[in-house]
Amino acid sequence: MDESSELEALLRWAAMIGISDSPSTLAPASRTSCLGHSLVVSSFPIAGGRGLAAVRDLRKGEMVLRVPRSALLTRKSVMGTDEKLSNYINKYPHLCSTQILTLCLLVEVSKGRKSWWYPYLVQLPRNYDTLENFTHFEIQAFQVEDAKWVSEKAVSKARSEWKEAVLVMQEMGLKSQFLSFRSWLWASATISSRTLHVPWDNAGCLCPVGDLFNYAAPKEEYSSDAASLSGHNDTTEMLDVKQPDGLRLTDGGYEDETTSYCFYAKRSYRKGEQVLLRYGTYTNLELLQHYGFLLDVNPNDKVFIPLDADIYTATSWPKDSLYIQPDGSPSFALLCAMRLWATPANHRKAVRHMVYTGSLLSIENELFIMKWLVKQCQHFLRLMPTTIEEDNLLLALINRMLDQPSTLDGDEIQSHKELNGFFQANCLAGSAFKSQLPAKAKRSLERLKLSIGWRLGYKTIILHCISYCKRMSEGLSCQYDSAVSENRSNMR
Ligand SMILES: C[S@@+](CC[C@H](N)C(=O)[O-])C[C@H]1O[C@@H](n2cnc3c(N)ncnc32)[C@H](O)[C@@H]1O
Repeated sequence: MDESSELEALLRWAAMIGISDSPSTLAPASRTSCLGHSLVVSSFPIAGGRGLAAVRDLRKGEMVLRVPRSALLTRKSVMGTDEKLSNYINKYPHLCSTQILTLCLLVEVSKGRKSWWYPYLVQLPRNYDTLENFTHFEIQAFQVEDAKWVSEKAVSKARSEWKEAVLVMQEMGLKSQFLSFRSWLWASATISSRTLHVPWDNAGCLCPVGDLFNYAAPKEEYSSDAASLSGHNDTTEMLDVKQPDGLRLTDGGYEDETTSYCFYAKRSYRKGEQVLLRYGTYTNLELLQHYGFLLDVNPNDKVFIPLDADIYTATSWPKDSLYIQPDGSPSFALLCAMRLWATPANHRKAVRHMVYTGSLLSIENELFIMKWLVKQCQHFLRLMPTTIEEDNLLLALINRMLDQPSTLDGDEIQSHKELNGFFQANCLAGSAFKSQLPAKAKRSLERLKLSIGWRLGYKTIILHCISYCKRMSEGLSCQYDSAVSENRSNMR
C-alpha cells in the first residue's frame, strides 16, 4: 500500500471506531473518513510535513477533534488485551513506564495485520531524527560541549534501555527484526515524538489521528507553566484551565466526562491554515531531543554560556535559569546574579532585596555587566571551530547536495573539511555527491543539517547578546555622562 492509501485506510478505520472532528457526539460519522467537518490531512513542507489543516474557518475554543479512550494505545490497553505480554512484563519490575510502552508498541507491530491498531501502526513514519538516532560524527557537529553531552547521553540511555528490555522480547520469542537496537530506536522515537499526556499513565498514550497535529511554540502566556500535552516525565503537568468566558486555555486533553481525548482550536483559523498544537515549552535542543526538529524562530530557546564560577554562587538561582534569551537579553535570573556578583562582597547583603526585585543597582554596575558579557560572548564565538558565515555557506551546500546535486562543483565539496568527514563517516567516496546519495547517507546528511542549524541558531543568539549589551552600554554611557555633567553644573 502506498502512503495515501495507508492514510485513507487510517481515516476510514478511525471513523469506524468513533474518532470524529465533528463537535457533536450525535453527528453521524462519515463511513469513509473521521475528518472533513473541521480538519483535513494536508502537507506543510516547511512546518512539519504531514499535518492537519482547517477545512473551514475555525473559531477560537472550538472542539476540532475527539478520540475515544478505546482508540488510545496505552500500556493498559495493550497489556489488558494481551495476557502473555502482561505476564512477561510483570517479571521485569525494574522496567520504567516508557520502556514498557515502547515494548507494547513493538509487540503490537510484530502482530502485523492481527493487531487491532494495524491501520494506525502501518502509517507511522519509518524514520526519526530524534537525538538518540544521531551518530558520533553528527553529534560532533553541534560543536557546543553541552549539546554534545546531552546527545551522547541520549544515545547511551537508549542503548541501555534497549539492553534491559530486549530480554523480555527474547523471552517472548519475538522475531529477530523486532529485537534489534534499530527497531528499539524506531519505537522509542515514536513514543517520544507522538505520545500525549494522560492522567492515569506517565508514559502517555499514542492517539491515532490526534498525533497528526504539528507543533507551535507556546508564547509568554504558557512559557513558565509548561502546558504540556506530552507524555514526557519532565513536563507532564497539564494546564487544564477554563477562561472566565468558557473558552479553554489548553489545546487539548483527556476528558473524563466524554471518556475521550479532545482537541480545541487554541486560536481562530482561516480555512486552509495549518491547525497546530502546543506540545509544551521546549528549547531547540529539547525539540531535537524529543521530536527531531528545530524551529527557526523559537521564543523558548535558551543559550547557556560558560560564566565565572562566582556568578553561579552569587545567588541561589538554579544554574539552568542563567541563560541568554532569543533576543539576546540575559534572563531575569542571569541579570540578577550578575548584578550581585558585580557588587563588592561586603555590599551584597545590603542590595540583595533590590536585586531580587529586578532593579538596576547603579549605572557603573550595569555597565560593568554589559561589557563583561560582550567580552565573554566574543571570546566564546572565537573558540567555535566555525563562524556564522561558514555555517551558512555549509548549510547552503548541503541543501544543494540534497536537492540539486548536479549543480555542485567537485572542488567546492572536496575541499570542505566537514563534508569530507561526512563522506568518511558514511564510507562514501568523495565524488559520491555527483549522483543521488544512498538513502542512509541522505538521512545522515539531514541530521548533519540539523546539527549545523542548531549551532547556527546558538551562535546567532550569542551575536544578538553582543548587540543587545552594546546597545544597553551606549544608552547607559549617555545617562552616565549627563548625570556627571549635571553634577558638575550643580557644584558650580
Ligand atoms: C505528533 S507528530 C506530528 C505529525 C507528523 N508530521 C506526521 O507526519 O505524522 C510530531 C512530529 O512532526 C514533526 N513536526 C511537528 N511540528 C513540527 C514543526 N513545527 N516543524 C517541523 N517538524 C515538525 C516532527 O517530526 C515531530 O516529531
